[in-house]
Amino acid sequence: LLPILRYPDTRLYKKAKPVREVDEYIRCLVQDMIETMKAAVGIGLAATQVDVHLRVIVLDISKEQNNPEVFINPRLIQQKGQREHEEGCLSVPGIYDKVTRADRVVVEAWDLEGKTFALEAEGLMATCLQHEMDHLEGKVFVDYLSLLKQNRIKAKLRKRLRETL
Ligand SMILES: O=C(O)C[C@@H](Cc1ccccc1)[C@H](O)SCc1ccccc1
Ligand SMILES: [Zn+2]
Repeated sequence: LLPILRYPDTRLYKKAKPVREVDEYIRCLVQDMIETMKAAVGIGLAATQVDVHLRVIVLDISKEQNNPEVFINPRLIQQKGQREHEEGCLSVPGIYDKVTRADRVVVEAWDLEGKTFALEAEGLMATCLQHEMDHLEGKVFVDYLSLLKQNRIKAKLRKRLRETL
């Protein structure tokens, strides 16, 4: 399993670089990310969160957690509508808040064979895709909340960290 960076770790704010070619390293990284996402009971994970600054996302919104999807070098082609959704983040454990994002998106990406595909998503899938693609841009969902909320979240996580030390 890969260690997941915790907010406000500055490495979460690094911009990910495109993948040149899908080689053994990328295939291995994807497997590790899928296992890490499952162990953390998340429905998505971006490489940035495991301190690998490459444009790779895995997600699995199936109930049985048995349908992982891989997006390499994802690009947002289209976005429509607006949708507010309660979001959480494996890098900000225990914090949930509402974020407004596009309701439908069309994303183009490479699969594990390096083949380009386009996917139209809506609802939770669209929310998750946008949340993960933000991670690759060095954005965390708490950045959309008010400064007051951000400070409260930092204080809460610092306090929790002190308690565990
Ligand atoms: O940390 C991550 O990027 C994974 C998130 C992805 C996600 C965020 C917001 C909305 C949907 C998915 C985790 O899966 S956090 C756990 C979770 C699952 C469903 C809804 C909210 C939070
Ligand atoms: Zn996240």
